[in-house]
Amino acid sequence: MLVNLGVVEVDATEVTSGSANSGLSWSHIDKTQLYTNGFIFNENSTKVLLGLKKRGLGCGFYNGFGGKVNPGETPADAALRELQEEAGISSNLAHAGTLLFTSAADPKLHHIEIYRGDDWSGEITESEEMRPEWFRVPSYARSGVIPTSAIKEWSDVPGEDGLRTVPFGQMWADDRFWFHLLVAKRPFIGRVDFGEPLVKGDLNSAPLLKWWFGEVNGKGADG
Ligand SMILES: Nc1nc2c([nH]c(=O)n2[C@H]2C[C@H](O)[C@@H](COP(=O)(O)OP(=O)(O)OP(=O)(O)O)O2)c(=O)[nH]1
Repeated sequence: MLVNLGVVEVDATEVTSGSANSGLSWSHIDKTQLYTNGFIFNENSTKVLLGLKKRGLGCGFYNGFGGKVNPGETPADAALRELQEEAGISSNLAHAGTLLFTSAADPKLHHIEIYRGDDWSGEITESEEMRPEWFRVPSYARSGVIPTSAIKEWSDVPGEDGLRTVPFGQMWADDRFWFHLLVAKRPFIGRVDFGEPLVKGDLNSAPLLKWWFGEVNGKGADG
């Protein structure tokens, strides 16, 4: 299926799409800023390392480790640098997906190349930007889009393994649409447009206006 995401056309298998207002078109894009985001898993993807963002965009959310791609860097270089800066570790990262998003508060396109690693070296260390924590990947995060019931029923109490399950209610609102593809190593692409923040100046309070995520069989960001 060929789908127009406003800035690119992709040939993908539809996984999920939606709109707060049917018929809504993608918002107009003038500028693009490239970012990375890297998620580290244990050997069989039963655990994922997330960081609590302590400042800036997405402050208060749990996320993979990442940030802006500097001039002259490839996304893969930037992903490794950010992982080192924010969590103190290195990994054999592989490209996992591409996420395009806009927000009414900041209309430039955020183009995020998402990576995953199945190993790491070095000591996982809290940084000024991120507080790392291992989370258990629940079975529902392997089978499809994260159900809203699971988000509502999420418990802050660690299980017998000492871990809490992935806190989708404290992550970017679109992550629940593609996280299962990241876990399953199925390459994906998607776009999401966020609306005006409900709390002025607080990007984290912006509602989802329109989204589309699909599985692709294409190549990663660096070829
Ligand atoms: N999982 C997920 N991550 C997102 C979304 N939107 C979004 O910007 N991110 C990521 C991309 C980046 O990794 C991070 C924002 O980057 P940042 O706040 O660290 O960027 P920054 O300008 O501080 O850059 P830097 O100083 O770290 O280079 O949030 C989203 O919808 N889902």
